[in-house]
Amino acid sequence: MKLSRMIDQLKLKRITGDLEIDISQIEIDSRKIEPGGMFICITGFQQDGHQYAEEAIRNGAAAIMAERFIPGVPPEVSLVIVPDTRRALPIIANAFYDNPSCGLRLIGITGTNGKTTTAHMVEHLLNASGRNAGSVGTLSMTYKDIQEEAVNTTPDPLRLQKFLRTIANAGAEYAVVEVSSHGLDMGRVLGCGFQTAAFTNLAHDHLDYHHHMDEYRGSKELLFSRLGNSVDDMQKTAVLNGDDAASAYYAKRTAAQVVTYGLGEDCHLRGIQVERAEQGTRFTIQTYTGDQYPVVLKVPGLHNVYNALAAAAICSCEGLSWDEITRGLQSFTGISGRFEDVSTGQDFNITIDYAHNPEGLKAALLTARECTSGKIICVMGCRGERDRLKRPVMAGIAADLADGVVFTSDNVYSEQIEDIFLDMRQGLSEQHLSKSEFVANRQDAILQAIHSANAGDRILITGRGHEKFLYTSDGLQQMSDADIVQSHMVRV
Ligand SMILES: CC(=O)N[C@H]1[C@@H](OP(=O)(O)OP(=O)(O)OC[C@H]2O[C@@H](n3ccc(=O)[nH]c3=O)[C@H](O)[C@@H]2O)O[C@H](CO)[C@@H](O)[C@@H]1O[C@H](C)C(=O)N[C@@H](C)C(=O)N[C@H](CCC(=O)O)C(=O)O
Ligand SMILES: Nc1ncnc2c1ncn2[C@@H]1O[C@H](COP(=O)(O)OP(=O)(O)OP(=O)(O)O)[C@@H](O)[C@H]1O
Repeated sequence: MKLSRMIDQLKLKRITGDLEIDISQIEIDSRKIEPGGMFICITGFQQDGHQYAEEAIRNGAAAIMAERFIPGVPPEVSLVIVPDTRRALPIIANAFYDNPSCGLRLIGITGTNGKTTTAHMVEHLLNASGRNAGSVGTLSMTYKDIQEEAVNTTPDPLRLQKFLRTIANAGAEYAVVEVSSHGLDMGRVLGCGFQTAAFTNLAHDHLDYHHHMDEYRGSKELLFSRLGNSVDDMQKTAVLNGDDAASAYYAKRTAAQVVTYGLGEDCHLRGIQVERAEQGTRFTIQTYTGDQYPVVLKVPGLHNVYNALAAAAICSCEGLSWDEITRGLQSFTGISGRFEDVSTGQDFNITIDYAHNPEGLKAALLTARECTSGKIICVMGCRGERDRLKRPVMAGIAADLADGVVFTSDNVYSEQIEDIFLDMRQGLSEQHLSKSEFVANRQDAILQAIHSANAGDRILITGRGHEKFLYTSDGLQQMSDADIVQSHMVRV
């Protein structure tokens, strides 16, 4: 594509060099630049991409986009200077991949918890009813047999727009995209035209990045404030959790039509008669006209009733019939690492769960209590280099709701586990400490919990869910919680 066409939509720019050169690739990593590509220098959180312009040129870059003049750029390499390359990136990516959102219906899901589960429920409902849907999120980017590894929950605009183009060309009609607050704040989805945007909940997390809950709430607002701003956008819908206080805030800030879901009486789509079923949860969806649709959900926990209601509301807005919605919900069997049973046939259960913030941990422990006749032994840790404030809160929740807790390491990154333990101890009373143990090595912690289990008990291993790597202070180690269990337990 001609450079001139790619940068056409950028308002503020200064250019030196030829505007009519063909650009064969856009890239933000100098190591991946191929001859004829354009390297975009990002001022990162760890490094300044501008220092890699020289390497990109050595690798054959035909153009450089930067935030400031870069000395030594040869005349045959075009230099485009913009005020903020991170903000320019989605516009460029959208142009380069020929506006993939135009050929797809995009559904965006944000919230502290439940994005992945809800997104996969929606994808499942759409595919089960014969629509062609792909998804983008924490687990991967997937459409039929196309699968790409996820680096972030919401990928950078290059990966995102490229994937959307690939699946649009492969016949996808829908893409269900998990939209993280980081993604919104960094403009990763600026090139996406969402038809429907949904909100699950707002709870304590990511205060290392957002500093304050108001700021965190404000970043998610961007998904809704950009919906329905023109006459053409009247069909757009904001699907909001009516039982979460933040929804009123988002409802005020969107021009799209608002549909609420939840258990509360005022919700447009209500979950009523919620009760535990043998394998999951039985409940009835009541629409605003009073129609009722019973559902038996195979995934347990009240939080999953909320996720199912969100998915039902989204799919109803997308035109699925109630028959398609209830059948799809009933055939949904869950996703990797979310309250996943990894038991090996012993007389106690072992479950892994991705809960890594206070609300998620509470949801996982309450669900465990619902499904367990014996004691609950929770294995948990808190991540290094992330929101320190949640450490004592999570430790307190674990010790309040479980019968025993083995505190251990999660991804500690460059921190020392003893420092993380110190933070967690702040949330523990004497009574809590009497049922707690601290075992730094995660594998030892899991095995210790297993050895302490009796018939009917459940070991709930939280924090890492589907993740296959553990980031220790010594580097990356291949280790999944499920593998630890499977490799040490004899299947009976
Ligand atoms: C803090 C943060 O979000 N950082 C994200 C950001 O990295 P960055 O731009 O700061 O990158 P950097 O490492 O400083 O490098 C700057 C630039 O130099 C370039 N570079 C670097 C080295 C080199 O040799 N050559 C080169 O060109 C890099 O490619 C980059 O363009 O942009 C990268 C590309 O888009 C992201 O992968 C990266 O996410 C990191 C891995 C991350 O951990 N992010 C978390 C906080 C995050 O975004 N999480 C949310 C979900 C949270 C949740 O809901 O649980 C998510 O959406 O994933
Ligand atoms: N609606 C919900 N409300 C509260 N907790 C939830 C909800 N849905 C899921 N959880 C809890 O959060 C954990 C993570 O769920 P899920 O992966 O669906 O959320 P997420 O928002 O995608 O998380 P992340 O952004 O961190 O990847 C689950 O394992 C469960 O313990």
